[in-house]
Formats: sequence, structure tokens, C-alpha cells
Amino acid sequence: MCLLLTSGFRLYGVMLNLSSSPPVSYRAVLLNPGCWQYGVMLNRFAAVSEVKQHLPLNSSLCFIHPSPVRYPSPPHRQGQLKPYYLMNAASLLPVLALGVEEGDRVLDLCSAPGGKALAILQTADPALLCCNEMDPHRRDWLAKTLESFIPQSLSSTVTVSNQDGRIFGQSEAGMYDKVREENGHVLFLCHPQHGAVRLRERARLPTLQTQLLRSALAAVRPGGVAVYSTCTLSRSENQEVVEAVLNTCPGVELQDLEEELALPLQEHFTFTPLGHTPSLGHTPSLGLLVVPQQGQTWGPMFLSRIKRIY
Ligand SMILES: C[S@@+](CC[C@H](N)C(=O)[O-])C[C@H]1O[C@@H](n2cnc3c(N)ncnc32)[C@H](O)[C@@H]1O
Repeated sequence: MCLLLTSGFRLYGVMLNLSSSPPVSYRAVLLNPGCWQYGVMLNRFAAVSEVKQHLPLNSSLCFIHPSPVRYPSPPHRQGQLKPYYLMNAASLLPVLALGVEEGDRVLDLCSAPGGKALAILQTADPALLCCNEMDPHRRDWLAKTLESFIPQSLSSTVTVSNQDGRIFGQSEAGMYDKVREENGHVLFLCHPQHGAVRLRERARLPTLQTQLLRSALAAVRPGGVAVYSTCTLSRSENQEVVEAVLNTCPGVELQDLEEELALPLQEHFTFTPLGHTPSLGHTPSLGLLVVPQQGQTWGPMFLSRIKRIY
């Protein structure tokens, strides 16, 4: 599949497996890695002509590869930047919603392993992209990702920091035009003991996410925006977090993403209606939710955009 999105993205989704079986639920898709698709995001800082020769280029917006293909992880070549990054195509949506423009100061509050930070740099040339990650091991992973894809000449533009995202907004209040916040994970089936630990971690996530989103909004200057995203279907980590923040943060306003993103991209992603919340006085829906389907396994991805008014 080849998706040519706006903002100069060139993203190619290559199916691992083609099947003619009938549509199955998102749960069946999530539990069957054999049917997952991967997007190939080309790196504008690297030589990509060799990669493009092997990708199914098509003049239409969307192209399904005629045969089952497994696209390899990008090779490491001494002294060369990696030509592409494999990702879930839905990961581009929060980046498109952020709408980074030339000269913006951008904060990626929970950045590791760095896929969306790389995607931001494919869309525009910000004046600053601060990639923050609190976990030291993941911060090292993030730094390696950036090193492998971004030229040295951008080292003063693209910085890595390791603050607790919950207090970042206090220490750098109003310093950024655009802030991206993402936390949470899809809960896959795993060893029962690990599953229990992850369930306990998960119970704490809505509170953590609410604190992170408040902090993200504190870091935004008046007129700027924060995009909140998760890769979960959980209402308590998605709509309820946004609702809690809108109810307690003065001077912020929810923005509608339906016309800007869901309508133009509905051919490529399965958006699930989330409904409106007139009781809160919000006319836009609290966000967009992309749900994976067989043959279009992008997501899960929830995203919401909030503007700081004052
Ligand atoms: C879902 S991942 C982010 C994925 C990343 N945005 C990307 O596209 O590659 C969430 C990250 O948030 C980090 N994190 C969790 N709590 C944090 C906090 N309080 N401050 C900063 N980062 C945090 C986690 O260590 C994890 O690396």
C-alpha cells in the first residue's frame, strides 16, 4: 500500500500477508501479527532512490501490494543515514494534527523511541524540536534513533532532554508553539505474570496522562496547540483524559479534527465516531479514534488537539 499524505509525507505501507478472508474485529487483528501492515516512511535527509525502486509506486493515493511482502528493517551502513523508518501509518496522524510550520518551537514530551519526532522533521524545518524522554534507557534509544536518521547539522535544532514530563510545563511555561504528548500502550496477550504487572501499570495511566497533558498545555504559548495521542482504545485513557483536562485547565479550547483529518483520510484509515459532548459545551468531538481492520491494520490511535487561548 502506498499512502501519499499531505505535508510532503511519502509513506508506503507494505502488507506482511494478504488474505481474502472476511473482515474480522479489531481484536482479532491485534492478536494476529501475521496480518499487520507496516508503513515505510522515507527519510528526506538520506538517499532514498534505491529504496524507492523496491516500493510499489502508483499514481493513485493508495496502492495495495500485489504480493505478500515483508519489508526489512533499514540496514545500518557506516557513515550513512538510514533511508526509511517502519511505522504504523496511524502514527502520522498526531504529527499531521500538530501542523508544524517553518520556525516553530516544538516539544515532543514523551518521545522515545522517536518515530513521531522523525515524522515531524519530514514535514517542516522547526526552529527547535526538543525531544523529551524520562526513562534513561529509552532516552538512549531515542538518541540513537535521531543519530541514525538526522544529519549532524541539525544537532542544535533537535535536542534531547530527560525531564519528568509532568513538570516540564512548569519549568518551560509558554515556551513552545506546538507540543505533542503521547503515552500508553496497547495491552497484548502475554505471560500471565507480565500481564498482571501491565494491568497494574495501566490502572495508573489515566492519572499520569492527565498530568502529562496539563503539563504539555502549560508549555504551549497562547495561540499554540498541544496534540494528545495514545495507541489504546481505552476510553479512560482517551476521551476521559481530554475531558478532565478541558474541565480543569482555564484558557484552553478543544479543536475539531474531523474536517481537517478524518474526512480527507477516511479512505485510508477506519475512524470510529466518538460522539459529541454538548453537556460540556464542546461542539467538536473529543478526538479521533482509528481502529484497525483487516487489510487496513493502522491503529489503534486516539488523537485530540487543544489550543491555548490565553
Ligand atoms: C508510547 S511511548 C511514545 C512513543 C513515541 N512518541 C514515538 O512515536 O516513538 C511513551 C513514552 O513516554 C515515556 N514516559 C512515561 N512517563 C513519562 C514522563 N513522566 N515523562 C516523560 N516521558 C515519560 C515512556 O518512557 C515512553 O518512552
